[in-house]
Amino acid sequence: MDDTHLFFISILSIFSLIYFFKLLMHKNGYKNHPPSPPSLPIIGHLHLINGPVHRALQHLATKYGPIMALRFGSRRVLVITSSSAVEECFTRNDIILANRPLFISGEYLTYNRIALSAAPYGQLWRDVRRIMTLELFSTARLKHYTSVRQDEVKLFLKDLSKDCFQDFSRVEMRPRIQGLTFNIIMTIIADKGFYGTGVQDFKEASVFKAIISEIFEVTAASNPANFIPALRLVDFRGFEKRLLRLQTQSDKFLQNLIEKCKGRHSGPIEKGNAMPFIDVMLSLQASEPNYYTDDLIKANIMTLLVAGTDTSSVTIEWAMSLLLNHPDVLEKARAQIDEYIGNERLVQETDIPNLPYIQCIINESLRLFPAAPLLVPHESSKDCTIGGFDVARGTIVLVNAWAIHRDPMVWDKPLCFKPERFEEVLNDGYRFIPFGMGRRQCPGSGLANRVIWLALASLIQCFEWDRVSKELVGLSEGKGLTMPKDEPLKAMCKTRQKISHVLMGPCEPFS
Ligand code: HEM
Repeated sequence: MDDTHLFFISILSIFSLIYFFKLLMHKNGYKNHPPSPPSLPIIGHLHLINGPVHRALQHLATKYGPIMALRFGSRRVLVITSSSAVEECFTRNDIILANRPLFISGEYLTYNRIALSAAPYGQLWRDVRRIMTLELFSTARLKHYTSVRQDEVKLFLKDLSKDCFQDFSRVEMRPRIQGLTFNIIMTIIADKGFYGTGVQDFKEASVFKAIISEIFEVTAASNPANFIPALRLVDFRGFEKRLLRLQTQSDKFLQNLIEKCKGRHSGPIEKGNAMPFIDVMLSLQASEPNYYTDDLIKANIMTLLVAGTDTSSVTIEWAMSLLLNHPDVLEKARAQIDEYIGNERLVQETDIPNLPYIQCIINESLRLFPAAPLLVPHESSKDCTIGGFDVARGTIVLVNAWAIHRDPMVWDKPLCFKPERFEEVLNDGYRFIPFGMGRRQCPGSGLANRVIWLALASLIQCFEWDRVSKELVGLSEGKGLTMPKDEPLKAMCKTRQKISHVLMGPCEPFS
């Protein structure tokens, strides 16, 4: 045995001793523990997590109950799999659970936790959340950016139509849908002119898209060093090297974007004037440079791009896949669109209240395939109780939304795709939680719903659809943070002739 081996064995032993000591202290202090499977030394329950995490946790919950304690290496984890426990988490315990755990990827990609999604619950989180809510997600701002969404959707439809104007053609949907959601968010953040017009800018945007995809890949792959700190010393599987490269690359793109926007605007924000998000942040920087630093701006642009693009695009892809497998649902939606709109104009967001079946399809897709199956991890900032069980400070709380959405105790025939279930105006409260609940719930849900609604309604209105073979479209989930489809969606698509004259018209803001 050489010196290096001896060194690592000593380190592991020290960590194990510290861990067991802590566990002993902890067990004495907290009497009413949630049920927990038998665990192994050092790794705890990590060996029980094989395949998609939400599935493994659902399986364990059937045996150990809807409030289950696990240990991932040195970290305590609580898994919630019932709507009543969710309610308790995000009402009575909402503030206590409003923290986020720190993972290694967060150190690199959230500029040390100054991004909204990773920030601890406190003043900085409140300030950034307020700015985002006011400047991006308020009803007034959502309305202001309607034309951005509608123009981008029209470009997307035209581009698709070029490939299937006369006859059915086989089309790859994933890159197109990803491009659509990326363009919408990027335009709202920075103005399209700043990244998408020149060839060079376009290249940079494509490189950045690739970086985001890789970030999803790295953060989705579980890094055991998050739970067994000794593994950090050897950079297990080169995770940190990869994270460092991604950090450097994305920082370069984001800094470049900020530099281009600087000078375009300075001074205080004029009330009622909607500016791209970067300009808002830069004008705040002009008055408080030490608080609204470049890093804070970059961290939050990154958050918006990571949280706001793939989540929406995977949902559109799942919804289209479900519609291809259920042509009766697709026909019903199309008949409603045709009846209400006719053939002389395209659907637009103002039609949302009059075409509620499309929203039912979206809800049903999000129920079966939530883009964040375990929400985003929470962490308790104090000791608390959930369902009568003691939960210690510093426990990671995972809410298995995917399993709750499929719970036969609260959903009738939960595995069936039945958009009609959302037609009855029920209080879906804590059993339908694709956007989370409480203080940390998704601030972008209004924007996401609009983008998904418009894209889906337009695809149904403007094209005939068929599967590429007689077989149903596969619905297994692949690897990735946002639970993408395993197989990227391919479909047979043909422009509907009766709407083609509107589709091919000039690409101007919809009336
Ligand atoms: C289908 C689309 C989307 C889904 C399913 C989704 C889902 C979620 C979920 C489950 C959370 C965590 C809630 C929790 O902690 O309990 C979250 C947080 C967040 N989402 Fe979304 N999201 C979507 C779209 C968007 C969009 C379009 C944006 C912005 C452009 C966005 C921005 C954020 C941000 C910034 C957070 C962090 C909030 C915080 O920690 O305070 N999301 N989202």
